[in-house]
Amino acid sequence: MTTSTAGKPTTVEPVFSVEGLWKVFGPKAERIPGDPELGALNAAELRARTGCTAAVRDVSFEVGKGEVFVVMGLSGSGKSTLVRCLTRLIEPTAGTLAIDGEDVRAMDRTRLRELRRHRASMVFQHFGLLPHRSVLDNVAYGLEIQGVGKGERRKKAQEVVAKVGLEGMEQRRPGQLSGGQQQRVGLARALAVDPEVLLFDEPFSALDPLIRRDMQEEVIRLHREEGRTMVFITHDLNEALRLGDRIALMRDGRIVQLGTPEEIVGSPADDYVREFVRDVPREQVMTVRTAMRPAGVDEAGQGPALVPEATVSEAIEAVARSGFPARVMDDGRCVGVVDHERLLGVVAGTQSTAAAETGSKEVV
Ligand SMILES: Nc1ncnc2c1ncn2[C@@H]1O[C@H](COP(=O)(O)OP(=O)(O)OP(=O)(O)O)[C@@H](O)[C@H]1O
Repeated sequence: MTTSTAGKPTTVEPVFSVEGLWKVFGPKAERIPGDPELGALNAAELRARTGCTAAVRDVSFEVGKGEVFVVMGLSGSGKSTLVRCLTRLIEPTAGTLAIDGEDVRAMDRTRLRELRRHRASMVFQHFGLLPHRSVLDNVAYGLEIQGVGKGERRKKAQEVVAKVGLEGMEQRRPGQLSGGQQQRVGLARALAVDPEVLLFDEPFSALDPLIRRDMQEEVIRLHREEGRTMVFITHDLNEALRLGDRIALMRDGRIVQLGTPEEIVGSPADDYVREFVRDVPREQVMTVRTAMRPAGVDEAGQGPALVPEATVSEAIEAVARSGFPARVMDDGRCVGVVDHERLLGVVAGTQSTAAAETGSKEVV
């Protein structure tokens, strides 16, 4: 798979490969994906004509190994249905779906159970904790289901409890914990089985803003330390921008844009996305790699040096401090320059981005 994270094309093995996926709820749902006329109707028309809801419509994407892939959209856009289809907690109506090249739709019950218990663990919004069990036993629960012996699962649970910052609380019951701590238990339980992929279904939306931010930091830290693949559902744009390597923005069951935060904010695919990202402080998301222009002959040797991943906001500070345009340095080479005009253009939203200019944006 080729992505353009931070503008740099990289080739990554896909964990999930999804092609032409549909989930339709309602009577005779199977006829809808194959019928272009019905498939083209909007949600209200489709419901009126057929009594069906197309929660996921002809969606295709890949999740790369080690990637944080965010599925974002307003309530009812199909996020939960899509992510539940990945492990067939909800049965897809049509399309192909593979994990590490293995056909998920062809899996029998045993293989599916294996997939959900070992390979793709889900962290839910409502924690799903067992109220009469201690923190440690809740964390060990997934291992217990796997048939891991008591000594080993306690040892592993203890390790993961420490990893998510709950040391000293092992013997408490979930009811004796705050919302944020309960969510950490949920996270620890998912981590304990050492899955290849963590699936998060709006895990932090019930938490108050400060604790939510704490948990986001926790996810970023865990990802940095372990590089585990994550699929993260949220309806919160700021959360998506903070966490996502790439974001799939959904509307009415379709992915309207799939790209890096910078691509989504810098080159919205249509008016819907543009409206969605309108209030985002662009300078905090856009990097100098996309804002720069070629260096003039006498510019390559002076001015502050920035890495290509530096944000426009950092560049503004550097340029203001030095009074010179900043040089964008990659491997010791000046690859471009950002001056006042370019930087202000990004802030004002009038600066087209490299993503738009080179067409590297990935739109589905
Ligand atoms: N079991 C079901 N039967 C019928 N319709 C369903 C079912 N589950 C979901 N839907 C419909 O499918 C659409 C997508 O729902 P889904 O829960 O996937 O959206 P979402 O983006 O996750 O929303 P939220 O953010 O509110 O959780 C909605 O119109 C919803 O009403």
